[in-house]
Amino acid sequence: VTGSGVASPQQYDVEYLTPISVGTPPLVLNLNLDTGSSDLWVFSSELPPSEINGQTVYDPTKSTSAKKLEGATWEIEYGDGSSSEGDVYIDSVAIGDLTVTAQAVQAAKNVSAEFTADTHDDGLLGLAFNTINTVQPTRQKTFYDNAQSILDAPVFTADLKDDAPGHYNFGYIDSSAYTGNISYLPVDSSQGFWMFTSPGYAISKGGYKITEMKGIADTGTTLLLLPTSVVLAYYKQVDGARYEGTQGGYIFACSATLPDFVFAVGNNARITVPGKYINYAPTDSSGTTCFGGIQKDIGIGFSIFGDVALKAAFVVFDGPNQQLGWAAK
Ligand SMILES: O=C(CN1CCCCC1)Nc1ccc2c(c1)OCO2
Repeated sequence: VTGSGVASPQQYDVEYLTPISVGTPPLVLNLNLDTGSSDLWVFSSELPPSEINGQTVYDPTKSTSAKKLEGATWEIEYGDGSSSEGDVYIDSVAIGDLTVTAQAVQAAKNVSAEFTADTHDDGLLGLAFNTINTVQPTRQKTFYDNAQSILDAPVFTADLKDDAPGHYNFGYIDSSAYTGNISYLPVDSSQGFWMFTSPGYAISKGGYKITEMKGIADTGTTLLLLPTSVVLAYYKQVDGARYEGTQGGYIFACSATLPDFVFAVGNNARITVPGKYINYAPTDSSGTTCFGGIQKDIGIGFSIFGDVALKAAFVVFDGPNQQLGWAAK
């Protein structure tokens, strides 16, 4: 079996939403497929109305296939400080033609203001490793893990695009979606993430710099968060760029020319992030000053290859073989 879902960018490619069907009759929810977490949670009828602002809600009492997982609860806090919590139902979940009949669907009873404000996002579908699922007393499996036994191939791929719809595919590799070869790297899943090490980088005009960047492939994070030394080297090449504490990062004139950022995948493959992707968004309505798509990874403990980097590549996530494949496109 295989499945495919469209990944539609929200404004400024801040996140990508994919239609997923949940329950019987199928309710279509637009979820943020997040390779940086492992909970599948949805806005639900159990939320206080004040925390719902346009989202579609899952009502388990209206799904004939929903079964409450008695005694199970969950609570998650993300790196950006947002959070949600609730209880758990087992129900059917489908992405395209791929259906998992007994998927843990975590129904939200509370969500933080960031989620209430994100009116088009009906929840998250985690695609990291089961070890960081937050359901207690018994952690639950991800959609990808549950699908393993029926997938044609034990992989899923992310093909995110700049201001255009892309795809998440499950169970196959679409050879028309990338150019050249796919270079595979070993994954360190010990922290539950799709963690890999890039041996070096180059900045447009500059030469190749050997410096290990240990990071995670995280579709749920918007920006490319890198070691301070790399970020300093990058913005040294952007006239007028500066760190602005009140904005929480590097800013520059929206008219600035931004160099490409190239990161190594293994010793002889390269992914080029076009400078255009690193002019992330204006900091105010005047559109004079813009916020950088590359920022520091300070305090996280590793780098985060978020959407700014991922949309420059075709990425293969292979759990059983603990590897990540990267190709240009
Ligand atoms: O929190 C996230 C991604 N998260 C995915 C689920 C929705 C809410 C945003 N990324 C993130 C991860 C680490 C961070 C960070 C942001 O800011 C500083 O450190």
